[in-house]
Amino acid sequence: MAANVSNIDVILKHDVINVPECPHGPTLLFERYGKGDETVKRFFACSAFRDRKECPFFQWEGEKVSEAKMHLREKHNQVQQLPFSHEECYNRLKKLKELPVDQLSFCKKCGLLLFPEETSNHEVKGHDIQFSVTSKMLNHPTELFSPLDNNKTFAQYLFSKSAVDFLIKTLSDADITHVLCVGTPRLHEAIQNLSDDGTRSLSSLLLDLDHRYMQVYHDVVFCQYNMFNHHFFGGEKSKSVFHQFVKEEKGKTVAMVMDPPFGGMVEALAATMDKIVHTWKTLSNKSDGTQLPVFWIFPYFMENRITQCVQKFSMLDYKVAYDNHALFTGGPMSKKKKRSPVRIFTNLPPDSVVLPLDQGYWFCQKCSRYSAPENKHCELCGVCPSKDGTTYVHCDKCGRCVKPSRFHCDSCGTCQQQDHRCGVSRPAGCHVCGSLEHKRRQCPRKLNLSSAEKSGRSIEDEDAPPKKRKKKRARKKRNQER
Ligand SMILES: C[S@@+](CC[C@H](N)C(=O)[O-])C[C@H]1O[C@@H](n2cnc3c(N)ncnc32)[C@H](O)[C@@H]1O
Ligand SMILES: [Zn+2]
Ligand SMILES: [Zn+2]
Ligand SMILES: [Zn+2]
Ligand SMILES: [Zn+2]
Ligand SMILES: [Zn+2]
Ligand SMILES: [Zn+2]
Repeated sequence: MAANVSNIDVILKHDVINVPECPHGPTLLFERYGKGDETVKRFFACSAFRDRKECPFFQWEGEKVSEAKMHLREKHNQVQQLPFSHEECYNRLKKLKELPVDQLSFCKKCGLLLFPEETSNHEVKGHDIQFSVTSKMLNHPTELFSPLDNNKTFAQYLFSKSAVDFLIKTLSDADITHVLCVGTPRLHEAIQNLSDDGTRSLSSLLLDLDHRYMQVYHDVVFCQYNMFNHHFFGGEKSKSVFHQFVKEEKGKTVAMVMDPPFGGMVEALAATMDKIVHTWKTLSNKSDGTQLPVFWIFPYFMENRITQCVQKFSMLDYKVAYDNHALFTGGPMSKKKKRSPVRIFTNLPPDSVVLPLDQGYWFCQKCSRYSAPENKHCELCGVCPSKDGTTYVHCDKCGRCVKPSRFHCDSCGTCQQQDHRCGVSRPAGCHVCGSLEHKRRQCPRKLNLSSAEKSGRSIEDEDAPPKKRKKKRARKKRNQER
């Protein structure tokens, strides 16, 4: 079930009591509707894994499940877990660290650190083994573990060093002492390694779906976690680690940095963020309207979707660069490398986040925020208008700034792409009633069908880069699925 299938909605508020669980925690309720008609079918599916091959869980709402099927499910759930508990992992690590360096190895295929006597078992199966794992490697697990970047669910794209440095500087400038790293293992790793020189002023807790981290991090600095349903795989013990971490006391200030997979459901992520904020507020007795500083890392073309879900968030111009993404860099464009489309959305006042001046970012007095070098302030619009890293130009007829690739088409009456077909480039209207005024989600007829709150599952947005030809679209989709 792909996240950009536009005829599927996720329903976050419903009155189903017994929500079934898959190996990744409580499933989500989805609604599939047919084009042009009102037939809707509701079903439960995995919140984390969009590929049915990886989590085949599927259950119609109201479906009776046979005992045999339940049994198969339980078996499947067990196979998915690491063969060791978090505690066992940690005990293994202690013993592994006592071994001479050349004795410690790591199976890249299984994602397991191995004792010498365990290695041959993996070798005979032809698994790729890293021998002689040093303590430096253990302190840099995002380098040791092969990034699961060809996996749609994990979409492990790791920050470049400059992005990590920028985040750490920003957090320190904001006087943060505790960083909740949600799906940001490289940031967590950098913070953990700060402690070595004794000048550490930052602590961090990593919440991530990837269980390989249980082998290198103790259960007070890592919880296996699903950010689409706020599920802690380690149960109550793990939850209390999280509670302890977010509870503010004198001299302690918490912030959250989240870098979810691209194709993820914004509404589910926003609901998770609300739960985290609520926990922080309640445990820290915050009743004065202070906000938990949040940095949500996502592509610029999701701006409308994010700001619809979370008020008071603004998008910074900073381009977040990744090490292992073939296309996205933070620097200048080349034929192969594109500027990163990934930005930071935050509830901190934009003028308080200083973007690197040595990379050409500058402070716009009029907008009272830092802008990218190519983002020129438009006096007519009264803003620095660029979103996508190009210099926008003002169209007098439209009365607004547009991407430089657009031209004003008099038949359409708006600025369009060069190869557009007049009159057909507007996105399709509502699937339920056909109106161009609203999308299916806001359709008054649909809202009458059920009182449950529905949210869209489509990942596309108006500001998304243009889709031209089919081939190009398929290529872009592959590159953007992180
Ligand atoms: C785009 S990567 C971000 C990594 C980050 N840029 C870094 O370098 O630290 C997405 C991260 O989220 C994790 N992840 C994927 N699905 C998740 C889920 N459902 N819940 C929690 N973490 C998840 C992945 O394992 C990965 O670490
Ligand atoms: Zn699942
Ligand atoms: Zn193996
Ligand atoms: Zn400006
Ligand atoms: Zn303008
Ligand atoms: Zn125009
Ligand atoms: Zn036209």
